[in-house]
Amino acid sequence: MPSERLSVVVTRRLPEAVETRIKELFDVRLRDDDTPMTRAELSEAVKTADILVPTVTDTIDAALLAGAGPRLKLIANYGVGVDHIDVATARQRGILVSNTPGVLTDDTADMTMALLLAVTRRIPEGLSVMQSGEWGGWAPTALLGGRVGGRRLGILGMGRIGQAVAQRARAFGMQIHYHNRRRLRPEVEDGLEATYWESLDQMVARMDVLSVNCPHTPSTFHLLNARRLKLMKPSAVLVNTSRGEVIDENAMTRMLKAGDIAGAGLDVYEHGMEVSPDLQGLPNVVLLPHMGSATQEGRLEMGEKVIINIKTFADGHRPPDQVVPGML
Ligand SMILES: NC(=O)c1ccc[n+]([C@@H]2O[C@H](COP(=O)([O-])OP(=O)(O)OC[C@H]3O[C@@H](n4cnc5c(N)ncnc54)[C@H](O)[C@@H]3O)[C@@H](O)[C@H]2O)c1
Ligand SMILES: O=C(O)[C@H](O)CO
Repeated sequence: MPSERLSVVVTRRLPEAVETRIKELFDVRLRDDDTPMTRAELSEAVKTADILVPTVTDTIDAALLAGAGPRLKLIANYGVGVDHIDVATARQRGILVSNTPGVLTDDTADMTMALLLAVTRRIPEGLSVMQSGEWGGWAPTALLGGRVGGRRLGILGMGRIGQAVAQRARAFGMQIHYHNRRRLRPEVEDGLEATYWESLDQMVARMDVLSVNCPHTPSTFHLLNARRLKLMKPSAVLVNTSRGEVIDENAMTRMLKAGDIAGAGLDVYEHGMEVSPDLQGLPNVVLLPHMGSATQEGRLEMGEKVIINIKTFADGHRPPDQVVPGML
């Protein structure tokens, strides 16, 4: 299929350089305002486009795909997580799905460390003292956090981002532990000096910090449920830069309020933008608005990946970052 004849619909505003390049290459419909498409707009898009470029804020479910037109052949997601896309239904309908792995790994791992440090060293509390103008000067007992070096970090989901977190945390002197669907190859495990836990329960019970880095899939939904969260040490900290749905957010909030977990650093939430006021009000919690991959460089490289996936498909090949059901 020659690329000039392909009609591409992009659901969100993308960085200007990415939009310019897509415009040069394809017959594209870009979004004017920086809001997610409505369901009606998305339905219209899948009816008319050859290729859809959605983001995490679009729900591409079976009902939407049921109304897709015969032309729709590729969903080239701008982002690595694809839990907002029904990949199995897309496949049944002969629609390929691609994503943007790798280019946001370091940025998301950096943000994971930023949250880990912010919670354990009480950075937001220090910031608010300075912003209040009421700092009384250095004091031996003020705002004491915990030392990061020597602590046990448990990584749930030791893929690209999990391993990048492990590399960073080692440089901070942390001890690396992990639970993953599959154990790493011995040379990779040795390189990270990481200890593998076959039992997630046992790992959760022994960690000082638990970092969630697995995708949201049917098998990871509420993987950290109330029962598992209760296994955590009361002094432990939870960090989530993956997807909110992996943790039972209500159970976590109750435990944070009760002091049964020491703190949490969260970039993602179970109900998307709806963050419970209970969570927002807690002093031992640092909340970010889903900005793990939010660097200028990363967002350009994500755009390049989307373009390569579309271009490769347009040239008659499978997109290099094709996602197939079950691979996550
Ligand atoms: N906060 C952000 O802005 C942001 C940015 C990028 C990615 N993400 C999220 O991070 C996730 C991970 O990205 P990645 O590139 O590291 O993916 P990846 O596929 O490289 O790694 C995920 C790892 O989780 C493991 N896993 C899957 N199911 C599991 C299970 N049931 N139990 C244990 N381990 C399991 C996989 O085996 C894999 O090793 C993405 O799916 C996305 O949701 C968030
Ligand atoms: O999965 C990702 O790439 C980020 O969460 C943004 O979509």
